[in-house]
Amino acid sequence: MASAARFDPVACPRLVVKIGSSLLIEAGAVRRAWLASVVADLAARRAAGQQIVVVSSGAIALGARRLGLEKGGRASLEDAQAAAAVGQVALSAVWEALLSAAGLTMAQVLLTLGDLEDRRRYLNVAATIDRLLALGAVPVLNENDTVATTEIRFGDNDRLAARAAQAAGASGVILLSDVDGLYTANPARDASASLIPIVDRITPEIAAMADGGSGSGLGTGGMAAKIAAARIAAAAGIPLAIADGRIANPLARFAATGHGTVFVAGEGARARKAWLAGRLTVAGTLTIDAGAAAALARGKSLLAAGVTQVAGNFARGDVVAITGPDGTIAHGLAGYDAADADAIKGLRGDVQAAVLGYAPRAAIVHADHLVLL
Ligand SMILES: Nc1ncnc2c1ncn2[C@@H]1O[C@H](COP(=O)(O)OP(=O)(O)O)[C@@H](O)[C@H]1O
Ligand SMILES: N[C@@H](CCC(=O)OP(=O)(O)O)C(=O)O
Repeated sequence: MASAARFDPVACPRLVVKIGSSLLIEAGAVRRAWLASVVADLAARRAAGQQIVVVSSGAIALGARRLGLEKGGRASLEDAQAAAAVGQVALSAVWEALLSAAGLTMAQVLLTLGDLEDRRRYLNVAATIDRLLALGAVPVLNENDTVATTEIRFGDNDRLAARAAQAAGASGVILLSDVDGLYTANPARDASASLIPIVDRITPEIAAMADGGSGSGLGTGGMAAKIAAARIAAAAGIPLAIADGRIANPLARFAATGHGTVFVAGEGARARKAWLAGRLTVAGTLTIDAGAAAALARGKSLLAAGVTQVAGNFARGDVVAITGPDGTIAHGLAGYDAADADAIKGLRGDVQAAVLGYAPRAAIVHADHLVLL
């Protein structure tokens, strides 16, 4: 099959596998027999020398049942946080039992958005995952929902999986889902929708195919979150697949048939640029004129002369969004803090020193620290 040829989950040395709540949980309990079949797949991949990172949802749904919370624990943020605290223990216990029965050592890694957005913490997470894999453990990741607050949470594990894949230096991501791939429209509502095996580029038409939230009501992000994850992965040069998780041994099946949707990777961006492109939060925004936008498109640095507006309270080195007349076109590391950037906006280099009181830097965002989105 074409998709298998483009993304071979068997050949990929380091793979991230994400499992959604709707697959894992049924009537408030883990679908243990099914999960055992996934673990058998993971053990087979490990025996063949592949390193695996798991991203497992399910804490909120599991905890909600134990606490007797309505709406699967998603009625309020407080409920979700309490449910996650209770459910994560149960979730880990099941993973630990099944992985150890298969001769594998489980490592629990709970992450917040901030852990992957701050470069120093991101590098720390990367080093920890790397070490765990080198030691032969299977990292099982989830969002640390109990402490993550609305503004600083992923909310869906699809994007967490894509960001974690970057941090882990993975060469592929498989999102196991309650659907076998991306369809031209939500197949739950439109019987004539057809599966798209390969997505070369996430165009606005592709993005518009995702409809509504989670199909099952247990999950969070629905198809839109998976497309957002594919976008992050592609920018990092990592192919991402959505594959059918409703069947037993879903990884072995996907490896054998390639049935699903594969989002092929963009050109391999360098690690720093990939990290920049994948940032979900920024500390501020530089609005630029059409001339500067054209220069950026040609790979040039952003000069203060092209900046028309500075928003946010960022420090030098923070990630800022760069917005042209047609919307946000780039992310970059600010060469100045917000106050100095604001002071020199619109000014040519030769007059900046008088305003700043020190010799100006070559650019407000240097091309090496800038990535076009
Ligand atoms: N274009 C589409 N193609 C496939 N599924 C779609 C599409 N648009 C919306 N969906 C819905 O997204 C659901 C998958 O998201 P979700 O239930 O959150 O999965 P998971 O729990 O595996 O993360 C599908 O069951 C389907 O109802
Ligand atoms: N972190 C949450 C899951 C969030 C999530 O993405 O759920 P899903 O859409 O089912 O993959 C939990 O453990 O319940």
